[in-house]
Amino acid sequence: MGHVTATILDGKATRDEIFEDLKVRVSALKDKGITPGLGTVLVGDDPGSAAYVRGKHNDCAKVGITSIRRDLPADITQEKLDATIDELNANPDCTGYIVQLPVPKQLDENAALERIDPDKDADGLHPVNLGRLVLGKEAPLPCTPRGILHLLRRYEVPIEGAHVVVVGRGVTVGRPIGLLFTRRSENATVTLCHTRTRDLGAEVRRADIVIAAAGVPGLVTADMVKPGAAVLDVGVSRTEDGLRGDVAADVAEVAGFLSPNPGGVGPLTRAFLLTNVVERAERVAASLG
Ligand SMILES: NC(=O)C1=CN([C@@H]2O[C@H](COP(=O)(O)OP(=O)(O)OC[C@H]3O[C@@H](n4cnc5c(N)ncnc54)[C@H](OP(=O)(O)O)[C@@H]3O)[C@@H](O)[C@H]2O)C=CC1
Ligand SMILES: Nc1nc(=O)c2c([nH]1)NC[C@@H]1CN(c3ccc(C(=O)N[C@@H](CCC(=O)O)C(=O)O)cc3)C=[N+]21
Ligand SMILES: [Mg+2]
Repeated sequence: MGHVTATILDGKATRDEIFEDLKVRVSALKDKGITPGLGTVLVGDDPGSAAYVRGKHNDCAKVGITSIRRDLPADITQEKLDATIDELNANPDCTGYIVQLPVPKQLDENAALERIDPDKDADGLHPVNLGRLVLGKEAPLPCTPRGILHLLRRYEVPIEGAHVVVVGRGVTVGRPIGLLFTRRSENATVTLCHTRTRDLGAEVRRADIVIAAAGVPGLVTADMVKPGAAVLDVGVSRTEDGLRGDVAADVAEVAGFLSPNPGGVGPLTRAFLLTNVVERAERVAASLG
């Protein structure tokens, strides 16, 4: 590989800073008699999904959040999944929770997401919370988009007035990051690209900030990147050579800032999942006076 010019946006170091802050806040909540709890619902035995869920519970242990695991067999019925969601909605130990995606084909993913109590939606992906984001009302924010914004601010990458090109319009990353970047608090100009985009290279070349969230290994190549641009590699693919991001290695020779994969946005996705849980616990504590 050639000469790396990009400043690396270090997701692990930034995650550690967030965890230090969360530890203090969790300990203050415990002093008031409130212990935040994160629930996970994992359906089936996909090794990748199981590893993500394990990672989330390891993170909980680091900051003092209680872990609540609901692991269900792959062949479960919708009724059983619904019953698990209802139980977590009612469970006072569970401050917030997620249903790990994807779920097996016989299950209705959107029906499951809609059944989550919007106040307990740690992913920020419930339709009510996405609606609140559109309307500019306070709500739990989607974790990966929040992680992306935090990383850019942490390294002082200019956002106001910047042209952001997002590759992907998926519900977890591309669509909500467009909503965040165009808020009056961010003021970026956003282009969302997808499989029907006529000339992806031409779009990406105009970008000051590139968010690669398609899940296609090496999709964003050095020739598509404006020298000095910030490039964030978010997409993940499982290939024969292991996990691969969406950004080709030689982009590090052209970009001004690079969020690598692994070691970039992934750890922050998990940090903001815990942040959403702590924020809800703080709201509950405030309402108790
Ligand atoms: N690192 C992290 O923390 C996280 C990473 N991820 C990863 O981010 C990626 C995006 O996830 P999600 O938001 O759920 O999106 P989806 O996986 O649901 O959708 C992928 C999007 O990428 C677009 N796309 C696919 N191929 C191309 C291509 N060749 N050119 C242009 N666009 C393309 C699709 O276009 P179309 O709509 O036309 O099909 C679609 O909009 C996934 O790889 C996921 O695993 C997700 C969450 C967290
Ligand atoms: N309801 C739901 N919410 C999600 O947020 C969600 C989901 N389902 N399904 C799958 C995707 C993918 N995703 C990742 C989270 C962390 C890393 C991560 O931490 N990655 C590390 C490497 C792995 C590790 O260190 O364990 C890194 O990038 O450095 C990656 C990917 C969340 N997703
Ligand atoms: Mg998806």
